[in-house]
Formats: sequence, C-alpha cells, structure tokens
Amino acid sequence: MGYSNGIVSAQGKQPLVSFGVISDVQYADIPDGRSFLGVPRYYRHSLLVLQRAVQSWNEQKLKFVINFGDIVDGLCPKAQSLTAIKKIVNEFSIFDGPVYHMIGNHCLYNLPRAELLPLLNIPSHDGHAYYDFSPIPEFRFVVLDGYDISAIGWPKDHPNTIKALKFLEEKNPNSNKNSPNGLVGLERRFLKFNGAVGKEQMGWLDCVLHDATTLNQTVVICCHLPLDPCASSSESLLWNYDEVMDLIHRYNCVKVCLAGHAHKGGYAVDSYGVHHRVFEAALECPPGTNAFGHIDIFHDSLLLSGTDRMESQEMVLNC
Ligand SMILES: Nc1ccn([C@@H]2O[C@H](COP(=O)(O)O)[C@@H](O)[C@H]2O)c(=O)n1
Ligand SMILES: O=P(O)(O)OC[C@H](O)CO
Repeated sequence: MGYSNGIVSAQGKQPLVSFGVISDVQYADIPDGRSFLGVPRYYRHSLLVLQRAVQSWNEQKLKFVINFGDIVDGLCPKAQSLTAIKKIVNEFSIFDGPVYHMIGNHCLYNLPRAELLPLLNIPSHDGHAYYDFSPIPEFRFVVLDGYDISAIGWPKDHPNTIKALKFLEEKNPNSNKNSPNGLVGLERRFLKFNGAVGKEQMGWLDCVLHDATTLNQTVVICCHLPLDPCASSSESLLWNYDEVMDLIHRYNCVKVCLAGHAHKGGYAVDSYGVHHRVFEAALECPPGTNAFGHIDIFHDSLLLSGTDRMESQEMVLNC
C-alpha cells in the first residue's frame, strides 16, 4: 500500500493550519459492484479507507476534517440506512477534532434531510444545509448546499422538489432523468442526481463573501457538486454552477473551490485564478489502496498531500 503521493513538503514552511479531506465513501454492506458506466465500486472496502484516513489524520494531529459528502451509497438496503450512516459518522468521530460534513445525493437517497442533518451535525434552518466556519481568523470556509433545489431529499410536496422536477422536465427530455442521453456538452449536467443553489442561499453567500472581504479573509468554497467544467465531467456539475461562479467572481476573496461527486477527481484554475480541486472517491479504491489527504494552509498557498489515488496538488493563491 502506497502512502504519501507526490509533493511532500512546502520548502519546510510551517502551515497556518492543516485539515483532512475525503469524499464519496459511499459505504454499504453489499458486495463490490460497478457504476452505470462500468467503473468498479468497493462498497465495503471504502469503510477501511475511511478508517485508515482517520488514523492518519490523528497521527498528523490535524486541526479539523472536511467530508465532501455521499457517506453511504444509494444501494444500501433501506432498512440498514440509519445503521450504516451512524456507523460512518461514528468512524469520523474517532478523529480527534471537529468534522465538517456536507450532504450528497447518496446521503439523500438513504435518509430525508430532516433525519440526516442532525446526524451529520450540520447547522440548519428550515432543512437547508449551508453554513460557514472560520478555523483561523485569516481563512473562511463556506459549505454550500448543492441539493438546495433538488428532486431528492425534500418531501415530495416541498416547493424545492416541485421546482426541481419542473426544471428537469424543461431541461432533460429523457424519461429517466438521471440519463444524459441526447444532452450536449454542458447541458449534460441537467440530471436528477445533481441540484442547484437556490435564491436564498445565493443571497446568504453574497453576504458571507461581503463580510469575508471586509475582514480581509481568504475564502475556500466547499460543495459536494463541482463548480468548474474543466475540473469535472459535465454530468457532475451543479446545475447553476455558472450563476454561483458569477457571484464568486465578483469578489476577490475566494481563491479555492473544493468538491466531490465526480469520482475520477480533477483540477483546474479558472480565468479568474480560482483553483478548483475535485477529490477522487474513496469508493473506487481497489482493496488495499486509499483516496484521502490533508491540506496545509499557508498565507500564499494551499498544499494538498494525497494518498495513493488522491493526487497531490499545490495551489498558489494569487493575491
Ligand atoms: N451515462 C449515464 C450515467 C448514469 N445514468 C443513470 O444514472 C444512474 C446513476 O449512475 P452511476 O454512475 O452512479 O451508476 C444510473 O443508474 C443510470 O440510471 C445514465 O442513465 N447514463
Ligand atoms: O453520485 P454517483 O455515485 O451516482 O455518481 C455521480 C457521477 O460521478 C456523476 O457523473
């Protein structure tokens, strides 16, 4: 089993703070399988990847951890959903520090928001799952709720479900709304397993970015769904990634966007110099391999040190 991958030091500089990252654990107590497109998925082994991640993060004495969503797979038998989610949350809780979770489509296949958010300790009002935190005064982390407008997770008669279903009806002609058949290029994101950031959340994001600018903070955006077409497949993007990025680009404080969902992982720097890093999925690690990492934050850069399948990445911040 390989461990440290790629870049291992930042010229011996001391980071301001370091945190752990993992995405798409998608645990289920079921035999190995494959995605719709045939990519192998190791539903039981992903628990071992998480356990090795927590052990490594504790050994490195990281300050906090961010989980980028999809802790349990949609194929988990429904009678086992609660037990499986509690099992994974419990594994995260072995980390000696705060763990910040976000919701993904697979979490929502297993439990409705009302049950899920308290288990994930997500601060919530009216079932929304966006929040921010500031681990050190110089940096602000903004966790977006990519399934705010979504056909999964809200009650069937909730206005957000109705809005999402209407949107999918307009944008995706297939009877299976998870199928991108016939959709071209970036239109291929209009799938039921994706979602959008709603109007109220956009207003909240605007206020947070304004406040961060006033406080001279550097902002890192976290969302289960990727926000940049060059860092992700079209099929994995947030429905309104373009609107969200237009807002983000109005501020100079956002330097990095981190995401999951697109299991292969990806990296790109957009035309405004914002770094987009999508994390490789823990679910797709063949037995004995890993996909987790930690990020060292410096004044002028973020350094991701990945293990095995998670590529390392230096992200130099343009100030
Ligand atoms: N090219 C594709 C990809 C997916 N689907 C549908 O989405 C569901 C989830 O896909 P996974 O990759 O997570 O397995 C899948 O069951 C299909 O219904 C599709 O139609 N075409
Ligand atoms: O969320 P999943 O596991 O169904 O996979 C989503 C795909 O990676 C998006 O293209």
